[in-house]
Amino acid sequence: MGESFTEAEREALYKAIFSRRDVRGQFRPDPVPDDVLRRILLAAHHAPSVGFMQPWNFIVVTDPAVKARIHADFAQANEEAAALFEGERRSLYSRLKLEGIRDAPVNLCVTCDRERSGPVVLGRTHMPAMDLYSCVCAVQNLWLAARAEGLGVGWVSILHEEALKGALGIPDRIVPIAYLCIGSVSHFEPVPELETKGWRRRLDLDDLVFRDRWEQR
Ligand SMILES: Cc1cc2c(cc1C)N(C[C@H](O)[C@H](O)[C@H](O)COP(=O)(O)O)c1[nH]c(=O)[nH]c(=O)c1N2
Repeated sequence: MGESFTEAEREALYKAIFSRRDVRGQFRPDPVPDDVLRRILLAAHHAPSVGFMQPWNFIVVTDPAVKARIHADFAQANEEAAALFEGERRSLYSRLKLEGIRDAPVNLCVTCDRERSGPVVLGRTHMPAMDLYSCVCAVQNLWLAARAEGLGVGWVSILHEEALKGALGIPDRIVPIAYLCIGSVSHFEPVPELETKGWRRRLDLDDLVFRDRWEQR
């Protein structure tokens, strides 16, 4: 592989980053080809990980019965979540579509095995959450690779962790990191849906960057 990117390659990378969306409502039913699924999983598997721990597993879910069970838990968790908002905010929340569990042909649970490489992990001793963050890096790699493959991905975290573990037979010591809905889509929205629907806007980058010290600009 060449060491530097051509201009076109660089542009392609930024295109994937800026046009990636969280997809909940635009899934098409056609199956994800095995070779494409394999490529995006391979992209996830090439994520950085603390101490090269590679603490992830990937549970590919296509069984409608399993999806239905997880969707039922979503419905319950989503009601609980809606109740935490008041008035206009609650009715806006209730109108948002926040999952594509049954619509997406593939669901994927990314998990973290915190004991994968023994009790002492290079780089994790003083910051123990680093293995969890490594799995999130894998999710992001997959999300960008999926975008380049023309596949939409939606992250669903409105779930009870124990219910998810029960539905997928995940052992106690394994932590579910992400539950993702994956499939081809009718289109990608140009901006996040939470922005279009008036929930929240993108912050100004300049307000978030400090120099040398917290809040110093
Ligand atoms: C860890 C985590 C967890 C969730 C999300 C994201 C992440 C990173 N997002 C998607 C989130 O709403 C979305 O990323 C932002 O609104 C920004 O939109 P784009 O991803 O740029 O389209 C998300 N979306 C949703 O509809 N239901 C959900 O449960 C979640 N959960």
